[in-house]
Amino acid sequence: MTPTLYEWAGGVDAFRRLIDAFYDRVEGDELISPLFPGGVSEEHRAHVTLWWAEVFGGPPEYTERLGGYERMLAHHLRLGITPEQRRRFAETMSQAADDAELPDDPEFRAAFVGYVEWGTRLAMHNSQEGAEVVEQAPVPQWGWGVAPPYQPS
Ligand code: HEM
Repeated sequence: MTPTLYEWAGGVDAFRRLIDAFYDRVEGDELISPLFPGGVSEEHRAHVTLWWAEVFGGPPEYTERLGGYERMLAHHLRLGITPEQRRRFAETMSQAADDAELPDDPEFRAAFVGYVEWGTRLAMHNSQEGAEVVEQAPVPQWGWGVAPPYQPS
């Protein structure tokens, strides 16, 4: 059976490494750090790890313990994310995936950056003053798309 992206990445520990590597970079980034005055807290890192793990096929803890999509949405409203900040966020995620030594096969990385492009564009849209937003939705479930890993039978 095809593994989930969560399993392929290495489970929750791999996502925690990713998120730590990402926010360590964010804290030193002149474009994005102003959105996190005082740095990125342990709580924020832990919550965002659970979001990413759930999206990629891990346990639905962000939904069950933290409030799901509606909570994530509330955190982005009125942040006023600029296109430059969005692009930097997406580039930094790719760098963090290398830092955290996530699998670097083309199939995994294509699915990964696909989610990053999609998610950051939605976050930017939702963060604008007066934006029309989808107020309720499930946490998205991301998959391999058109290129699951080749597994000889
Ligand atoms: C794939 C795209 C993204 C995902 C999956 C994501 C995920 C999340 C989640 C789950 C939270 C809430 C954490 C909690 O429950 O405590 C959050 C908060 C936040 N996000 Fe994002 N985010 C994305 C894109 C962005 C972008 C592009 C920016 C800005 C450049 C951004 C800036 C923030 C900030 C500043 C907060 C904290 C706001 C606060 O403390 O009230 N996010 N994000």
